[in-house]
Amino acid sequence: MATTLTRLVELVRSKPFAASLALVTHYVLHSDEWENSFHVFLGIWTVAFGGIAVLEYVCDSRAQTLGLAIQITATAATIYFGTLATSILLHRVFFHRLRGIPGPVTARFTKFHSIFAGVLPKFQYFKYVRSLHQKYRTDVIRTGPREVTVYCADAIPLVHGPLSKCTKASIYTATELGGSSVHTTRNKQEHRERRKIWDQAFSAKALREYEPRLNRHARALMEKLGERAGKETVRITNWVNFCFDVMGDVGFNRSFGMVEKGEEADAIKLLHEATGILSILSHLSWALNLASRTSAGAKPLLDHMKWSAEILEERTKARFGMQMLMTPKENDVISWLLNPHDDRITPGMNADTRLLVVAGSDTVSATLSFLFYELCLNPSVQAKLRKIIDAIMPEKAHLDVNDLADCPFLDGVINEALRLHPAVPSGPVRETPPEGFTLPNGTYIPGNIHIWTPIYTLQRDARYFQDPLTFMPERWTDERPGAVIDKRAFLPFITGVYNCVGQKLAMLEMRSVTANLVRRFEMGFAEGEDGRTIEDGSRDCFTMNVGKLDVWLTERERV
Ligand code: HEM
Repeated sequence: MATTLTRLVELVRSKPFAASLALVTHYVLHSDEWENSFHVFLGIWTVAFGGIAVLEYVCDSRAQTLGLAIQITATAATIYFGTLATSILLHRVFFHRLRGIPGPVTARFTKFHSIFAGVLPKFQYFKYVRSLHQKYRTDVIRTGPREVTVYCADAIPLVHGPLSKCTKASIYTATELGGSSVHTTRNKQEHRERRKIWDQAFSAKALREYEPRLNRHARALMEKLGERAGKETVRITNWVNFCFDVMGDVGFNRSFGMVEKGEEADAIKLLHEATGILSILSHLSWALNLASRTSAGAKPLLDHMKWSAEILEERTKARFGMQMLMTPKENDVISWLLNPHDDRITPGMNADTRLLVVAGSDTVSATLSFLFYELCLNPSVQAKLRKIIDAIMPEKAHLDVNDLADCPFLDGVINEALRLHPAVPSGPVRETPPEGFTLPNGTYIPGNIHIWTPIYTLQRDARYFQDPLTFMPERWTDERPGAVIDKRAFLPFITGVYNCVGQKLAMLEMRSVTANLVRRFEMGFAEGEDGRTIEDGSRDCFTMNVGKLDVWLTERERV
C-alpha cells in the first residue's frame, strides 16, 4: 500500500505525466461534443486536483506544510492546463480543418473574439458580422474555432432547405433545464413529431379561429393610441407590446393586459430577464450552460418555468373538467399542445409554453417597431400606403384581418421591414452533417462545424436586392419585381423544416396593426426624435430587443 502511494505521489509530481494527461484530455474533448457538459469537467478537475493536494499533504514527507502541498498541486495544475491550452490553441490555428478559411486571427483561437469584437461594443453582433463581409470580401469567413459564417444565397438550401442534413447547433440545448421545446430539440425525428402538432395549431382553420382575437386587440390598441394622438408623444415601441396580449390570448386564453395598463406585465419582465443573458452568452454554449446551472444564472429561467407551470396546471385541470370556469371560451394554441388523454405536465410542455410567448411576441413587436420607424423616415411610402388602405372597405370603422388578405403593397411594406430589420438578425446557427458539404462556389465545409447564415447581411446584399438599403415596398409587387434578384436571400422566417411555425399569424397581426394605424393616424418622428436610438440602441439577444422610438400621431379627419 505504502509503495503504491509513493508511486502515486511520484506520478503526480511528474511533469511529463501531467502534460500527457493534458493531451489525453484534449483528445477526449476533441472527439466528442462537450460544450454543454463543461460542468462535468469542472467537477473532475476539482476532485482530481483537490485529491492531489490531500495526497501530497498526507502521504508525501517532502510536503510538510499545507502551503507546500498546495504549491506542488499548483505546479501540476499549471503544467496540465498550460499543455492543454497550448495543445488546443496550436490545433485550432495550424491543424484545424477550417485552417484554410479566412477570418480574424483571434477568432481562430477562441469564440471570446465574437464577444469582445462583435457583441460588447454595441450589442449588435449582426452589424459586426456584416463589417467582416465588407472587409474580407469572401463568402465564407471563419468566425470561431469551429465556426464559419456563410454569406451567399447558394448556401441556403444546403443549410436550411427541406433536404438539408444540418441540425441545430449545441447552443440550442445550452439552457435546457428540465426539458426541450420544439425549438430547442436537436433530434430531427423528435422535432418532426412535435412540429406536426405545432403545425396543426397554426393551420389555416386554427388561424381563422384566432382572428376575432387579433381584431379585438388591434381595435383596443387603436383606441389607446387615439386617446394620445395630438396630445402627447407616443413611445410606439412600448405600445407594440400589444403582441404579448395577442399571444397570451391566442396562446392560452389569457391576456397580459399590456395595452390596457400601458405597461410591461410582470410575466414579460421575467421573460426579458431570462433571455437578456443571450446577447452575450449565445456565443459561448459552455458558458451559457454553466451560467444556467448557477442559482443566479438560473433564477430568471426558473421563475419563468414556474409561471408557465401555473398556466399549464390551470389549463390541464380545465381540460379534465375539474374547474369548469376555466374551460377556455375559444380554442387556443395550448389546447393543441396538451395531451388529450393525460393530465400530466411534462417539462417539454412547459418549455413549449414559454416558447409560445418568446417566439410569438418579441419578434412581431420588433418588426412593427422598425416598420413604423421606416414609415417615419419615408413619408412618401406612408402616404402611398394610406391611399391604398383608404380604398379598402372605406365604410368600415376598423379593418379586420380578413379585409387585408389581399393587399400586395401592405405586404410589401411588411416585407421591407422584415428585410432591412430582421427580428432574428444574426440568424440561427446550424451544425453541418458529419460528412460536411461543398458549397456551389467549391468551398468545402467540413462536418460538425457550426454554420451561421447572417440574415441581416444577406438581406442587405446588392447581389440579391437592387438598391438594397432603400425601403422599397414596390420590389414585392408588380411595380418593381426585378428589384428582388434572388428570393432565397430573404429569410426573416428561415426556410425548411425548422422554419417559423407562426409566420402566418405574424403576418395577420402586422397587417392589421399597420393598416389600421396609417388609416387612422398620420405618423412622424416626435420632437427630438431622429431614430438613432432604435437604430443604434437595439440589442441583439438572438431576437431583437428594440431601443425606444417616440412618434407623434395626428388623428385624421375621416368622412
Ligand atoms: C415577425 C415575426 C416573426 C419572425 C421574424 C420570426 C422568425 C423566426 C425564425 C427566424 C425562426 C427560426 C429560429 C431558429 O431556427 O432558431 C422562428 C422559429 C419559430 N417561430 Fe417565429 N418568427 C416570428 C413570429 C412568430 C410567431 C407569431 C410565432 C407564434 C407562436 C412564432 C413561433 C415560432 C416557433 C414555435 C419557432 C420554432 C420552430 C421550430 O423550430 O420548428 N414565430 N421564427
